[in-house]
Amino acid sequence: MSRTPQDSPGLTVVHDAAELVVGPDEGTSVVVLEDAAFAALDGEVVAVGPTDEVLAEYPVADADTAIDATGKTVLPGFVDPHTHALFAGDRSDEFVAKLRGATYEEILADGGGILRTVDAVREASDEELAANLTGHLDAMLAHGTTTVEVKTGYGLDTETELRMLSAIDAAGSDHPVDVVPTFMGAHAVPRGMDAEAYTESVVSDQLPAVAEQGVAEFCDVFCERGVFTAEQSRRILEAGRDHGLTPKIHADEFAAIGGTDVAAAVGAASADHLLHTDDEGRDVLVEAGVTPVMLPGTAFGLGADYADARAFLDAGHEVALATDFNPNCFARSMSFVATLASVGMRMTPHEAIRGVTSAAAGALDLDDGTGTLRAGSPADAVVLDVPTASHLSYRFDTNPVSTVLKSGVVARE
Ligand SMILES: N=CN[C@@H](CCC(=O)O)C(=O)O
Ligand SMILES: [Zn+2]
Repeated sequence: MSRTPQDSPGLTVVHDAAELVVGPDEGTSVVVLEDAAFAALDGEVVAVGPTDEVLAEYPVADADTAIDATGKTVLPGFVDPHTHALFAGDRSDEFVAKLRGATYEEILADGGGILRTVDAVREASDEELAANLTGHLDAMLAHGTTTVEVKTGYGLDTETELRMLSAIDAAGSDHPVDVVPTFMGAHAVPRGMDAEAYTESVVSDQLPAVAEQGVAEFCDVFCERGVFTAEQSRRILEAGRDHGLTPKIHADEFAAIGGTDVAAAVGAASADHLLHTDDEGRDVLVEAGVTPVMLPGTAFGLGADYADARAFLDAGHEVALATDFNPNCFARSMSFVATLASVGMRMTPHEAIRGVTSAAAGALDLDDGTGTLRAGSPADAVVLDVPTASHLSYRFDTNPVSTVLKSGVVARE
């Protein structure tokens, strides 16, 4: 039975799972139970363990929602901590141009890429923007995502950045997926301005207006060769922090220009991409407690070398994973990200599961148990029609998700 999120979910029981992932272990992997169940009351997990023990306390007969997961695998709902999922227009022609040899940086420097999407977003109505995002949230939910971060950054002026935040708020408040909004006015330098003047306008004009609107939780910057320098990135993130926004940063995607030092200096929640991060950059992030977020879909789409996830994992540090869904990386499925993380970055399936659940929640500073299925966690869960958790990475043909629970309610089946 499916209820709307507004209803009181009562007792939810998911039982007889062949495997159930509880949450992180003491290393970089996850704790997996066999023949397991969990029970939730009003959207909060109250018991996890062997099916017979959970059902002795919370019988199926008493449940408002009961799911028989025999032969299936249950995971915490996926958390996607890095997306640019609110956009308009179509850049599939750039995909073809890249196949013919054009690079991402050349396309952006020529006024394409992000700047073309900015044109399309400025022309779109508020309703169109919110509807576009709703469609993408539907697709993400169908693939098991129950919490997603969405960035602005296709407005590049105060009015459109605020419109983007309103659209994120409108789509998110009307959808089962939890949406975490990030202000990213410093996503590119708009045509006709230089980076220094634009940095000043982000700090002096956009950020105060964003803070007054009160929707954004994080502030992000594209710290990159030809976009924003480390110094400009730091100024923007510090100003954002002064306005109550937690810093995040796009670092080392095409070149290492000091983004990891900035991340550490401003106390960023995460540093994302990290395709060109060396040992020193890695140590800087780890010592500062910045969560590394890797986006293997971006490397896959660009035909670039993958980030060095193993360097973090082998040193005992976890790695978060995200889709980076945007017009340059049309990927909404976290299970495909898990496959790319395993094949491209040699992450074990269990490390990848941690990457798309609890580690990803860490990249969003979520400390309420999101990304785990333990007593006290939100009852956000994915039932996969596969016999073991490792199949999340192993399979890359059809969507393995059979049911998605959000706060104990069936949100998708
Ligand atoms: N690299 C910067 N931003 C996005 C791409 C956005 C776009 O190309 O529209 C990213 O994280 O990959
Ligand atoms: Zn990004």
